Amino acid sequence: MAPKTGPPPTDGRVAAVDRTQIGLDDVAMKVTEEQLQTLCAIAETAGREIMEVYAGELSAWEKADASPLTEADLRADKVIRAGLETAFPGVFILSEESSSGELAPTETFFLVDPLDGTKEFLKRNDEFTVNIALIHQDRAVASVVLAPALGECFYAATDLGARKRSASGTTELRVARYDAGTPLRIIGSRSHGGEKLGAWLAGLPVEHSFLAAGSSLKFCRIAEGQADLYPRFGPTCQWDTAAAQCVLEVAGGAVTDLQGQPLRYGLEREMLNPEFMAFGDKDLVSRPGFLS
Ligand SMILES: Nc1ncnc2c1ncn2[C@@H]1O[C@H](COP(=O)(O)O)[C@@H](OP(=O)(O)O)[C@H]1O
Ligand SMILES: [Mg+2]
Repeated sequence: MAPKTGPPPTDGRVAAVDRTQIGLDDVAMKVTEEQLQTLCAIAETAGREIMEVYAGELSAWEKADASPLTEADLRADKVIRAGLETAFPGVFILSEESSSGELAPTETFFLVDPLDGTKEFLKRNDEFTVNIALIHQDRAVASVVLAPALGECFYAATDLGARKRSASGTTELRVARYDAGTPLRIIGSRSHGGEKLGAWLAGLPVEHSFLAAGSSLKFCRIAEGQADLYPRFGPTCQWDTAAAQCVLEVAGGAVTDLQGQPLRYGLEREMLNPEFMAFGDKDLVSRPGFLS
């Protein structure tokens, strides 16, 4: 991979919007099936941009926090912003790569990670995702997580259910119940494990297996019953988790901080999430030995 030279062409920021013009309440908390499919279509447009870049020689800039930024992140960000602005005019958008203006508390907004798992993208292991979440009153109420290289699209809305679409069709997502007679299937970061995860796994009171996966796909694997638990001790930001949390919650799971409180979202909040656990079987939340 060749490093990019010079600064990124833009950080994507646009002029602050006139907040009195934002018709936030015009977007109902309950999205329609059509609106949900629109979110999927916007993610798929971004997926096509990403796959065009993926097909060529890959290179990256280094961001201020030392994380990589590629042409694909920026191209995906641009088409997602354009798509959301057309379909949901006036709704504030906060993306990893851009924002609609100054951050101030607002009831309803979009949280976007145009390319989650940029490191996986650069390693060409296909485990990267496009993430779009609609936040209303601190919670992700509708979302899409698209893995363009895998051809898998996970989407959900609180009143519509959680589904996965792939070449083999569309299925309803449902988490698995943890069966104490079998090893607990843990899923964790491929690139951001850390010593704390190793120590926590060593102290886990039950037999377990460990599977590494990149990006927000980890939540989606739990949502489809292929894993039970995702412990995250390394840093993540609000846009990394919101869309996948919605998919997992609607599929019957939970995402909590280490005190057992659900992760919440807001422009007035810290962008860095607390450490968290994503559970398939919600009974595990109160089981001794999982949360500290
Ligand atoms: N030091 C740090 N600060 C904030 N977020 C970090 C971080 N290190 C990793 N992350 C987040 O972890 C994500 C990758 O997680 P994983 O290793 O589970 O795939 C990254 O997503 P991006 O690829 O979108 O930047 C990034 O947002
Ligand atoms: Mg990310």
